[in-house]
Amino acid sequence: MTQLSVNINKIATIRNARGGNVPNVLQVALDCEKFGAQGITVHPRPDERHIKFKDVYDLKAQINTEFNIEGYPSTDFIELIKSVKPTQVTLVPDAPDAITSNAGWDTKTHQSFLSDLIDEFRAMGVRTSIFTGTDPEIIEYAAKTGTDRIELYTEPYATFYPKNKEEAIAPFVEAAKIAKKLGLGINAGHDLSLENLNFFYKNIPYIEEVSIGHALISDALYLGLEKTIAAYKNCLK
Ligand SMILES: CC(=O)[C@@H](O)[C@H](O)COP(=O)(O)O
Ligand SMILES: NCC(=O)COP(=O)(O)O
Repeated sequence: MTQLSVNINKIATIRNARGGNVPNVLQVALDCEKFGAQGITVHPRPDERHIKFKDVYDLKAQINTEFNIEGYPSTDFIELIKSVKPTQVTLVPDAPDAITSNAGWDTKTHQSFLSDLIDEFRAMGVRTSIFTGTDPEIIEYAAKTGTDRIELYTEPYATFYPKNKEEAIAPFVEAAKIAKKLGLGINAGHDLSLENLNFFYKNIPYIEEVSIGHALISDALYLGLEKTIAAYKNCLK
């Protein structure tokens, strides 16, 4: 069964626009859980433009589902993970000034850096995931780091989907087959939406988790959070 983890970065973006506590990020996370989300994802960035490090501690203390923290493994990020010990850490190779995540790791070049981190996080009981593209060699090198999972970076799929969904999904199906053969768990995320999610799921039904934020929170403006979460979960069948 593919789990839905709701990325609540965008809720924090709205809150930060006024400097107060509206909307309340923690309450939204709890409501996402109440409405059926099987996990909460955050991606604290160095400038704290959306999720703040304090949010991460507050969330850890209150949420009951899977807590997935994504980010570039800077010294501050590594310390945060060690102290919070979420269910899962997803390592993303973002430059500090990246507008959003825009590529997976070059796992061949960064194999030893990643392996050391993976060892450290796994030793403290935190599940690990590495954000990757679909290149088979990159996935083979991801497996060599000892990571539990990879997260497939789905922006290229989402962008190409409206033009040709069969061609858009093909490299992801291949990548997932390779990852599965290598014993890796597979997550996916970035720009997944009500439009493209079901086709992704139907082609890779053994995907373990999707993390979705931007489109889901945008849909919630029209449908409300409860109906939106139900609609996304309905795409995972
Ligand atoms: C890792 C990833 O795919 C990102 O989509 C992410 O976590 C979203 O980050 P922003 O909300 O900062 O764009
Ligand atoms: N890992 C992807 C994620 O958490 C959310 O990405 P997006 O849906 O905001 O593009």
